[in-house]
Amino acid sequence: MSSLEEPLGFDKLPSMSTIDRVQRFSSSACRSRADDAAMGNCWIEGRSCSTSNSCNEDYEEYTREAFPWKRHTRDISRGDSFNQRTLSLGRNHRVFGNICDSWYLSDQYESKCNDKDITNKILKGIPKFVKIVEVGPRDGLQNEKNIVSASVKIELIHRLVSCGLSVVEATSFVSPKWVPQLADAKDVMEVVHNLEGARLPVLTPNLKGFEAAIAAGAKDIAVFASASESFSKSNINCSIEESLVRYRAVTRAAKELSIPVRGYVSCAIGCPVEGAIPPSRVAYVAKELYNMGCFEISLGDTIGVATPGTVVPMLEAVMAVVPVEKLAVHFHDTYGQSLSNILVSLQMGISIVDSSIAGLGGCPYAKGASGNVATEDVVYMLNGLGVKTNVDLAKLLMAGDFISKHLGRPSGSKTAVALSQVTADASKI
Ligand SMILES: CC(C)(COP(=O)([O-])OP(=O)([O-])OC[C@H]1O[C@@H](n2cnc3c(N)ncnc32)[C@H](O)[C@@H]1OP(=O)([O-])[O-])[C@@H](O)C(=O)NCCC(=O)NCCSC(=O)C[C@@](C)(O)CC(=O)[O-]
Repeated sequence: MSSLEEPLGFDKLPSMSTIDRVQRFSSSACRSRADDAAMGNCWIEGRSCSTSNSCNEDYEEYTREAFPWKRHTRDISRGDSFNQRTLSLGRNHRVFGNICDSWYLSDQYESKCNDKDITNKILKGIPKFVKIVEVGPRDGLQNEKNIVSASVKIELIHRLVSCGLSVVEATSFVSPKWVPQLADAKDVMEVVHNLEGARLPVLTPNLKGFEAAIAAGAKDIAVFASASESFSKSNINCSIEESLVRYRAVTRAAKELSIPVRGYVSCAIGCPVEGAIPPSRVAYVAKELYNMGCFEISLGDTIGVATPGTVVPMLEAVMAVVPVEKLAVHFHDTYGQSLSNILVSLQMGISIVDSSIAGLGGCPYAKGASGNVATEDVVYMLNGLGVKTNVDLAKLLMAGDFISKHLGRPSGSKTAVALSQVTADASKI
């Protein structure tokens, strides 16, 4: 049994005016790094201060602005419609450094863009190629009310691979009692494991899951730790430290079989129970995963509360201990901030982005968290920036259409909705 009776939720989120700031941010909240992650001084989200009083005030002020969503309680016991039009829009037709070619810029703005200094300043640091890690079949479908059949999942994986996505996270080998939506992991993996053209990692929470994944043909796995103690307990029923012990065993076993292991850090920005998560704690967990052999670390804003203002200090802290080229960002779009968060991450040198077809997703243990950022929207933005992805947007739209129709609801991708509207309007002419 989980140590939490209920999934973590937004349902009782207080407004900031009701937050008991003294309780939340006095003495214990302004923790030393040693308390947080065995790492000195009174710590404040990427800043330091020397006196506990000023620390409390600063922290209170900072978090009031940056984390208006945080919870103050610590009581955790309670068809083909996308044809010509989308095909032409699917091309990566802009060149990096030449954003002024963009078709939607008016003359008025073009003249300003002639100032190469401004363009370079804004786009400096953005990588020329971004690897997209598609997480729809796993993160996207793990929270669906109606269980999706294995055959639909298999079809979706095939379609996603055919879009040019080089990594498609296929499923999870977790307890079916905890995540019944993915109880068919073995059936799915046995069919797709030899699919060419993409890596198909699967989530494994322990050795049992690892062994089952390998038996089903998995050649890539992922482990998922949390930067929030409360979330770790509700999600995988153990403390952060206990999870790291488990994952060391998994990475050792994987190394013996030359299986690459990706590491996730969930709640990298916030947790619905604990509120803001200190970047130092995210950095600690990321470094532990990296040190045990994870080739890539994905930083998950599990409940979608990040803004560029909180992403920057978190990335700064993690980039100080793990090389930037080994880091991925994983945003949920609860507050509509994902694309801006991705853009600022790219500006900081991140070149791996997780996303989910049609914006599917949500975590069963983070009630109220919305879907991941939609892959279509990420590709559309990257195309606009002239960043290569090798992903075919038109095919992506069809894959999104396939799964959205199957689920019986509109796509969560704004790009998909906009482009289908364009086609529909055009057909009336
Ligand atoms: C970790 C456990 C298994 C611990 O679950 P537990 O109940 O503490 O485990 P246990 O060791 O006491 O075992 C209980 C039962 O589960 C079985 N079991 C044990 N392990 C497995 C396994 N691997 N596969 C299948 N079955 C398993 C085990 O055999 C036993 O079966 P029983 O004897 O009762 O019949 C459980 O809590 C679990 O499966 N949790 C997974 C939850 C999950 O998948 N959450 C969503 C992940 S999303 C996420 O973390 C965020 C991320 C990555 O997307 C990034 C982001 O969005 O930010």
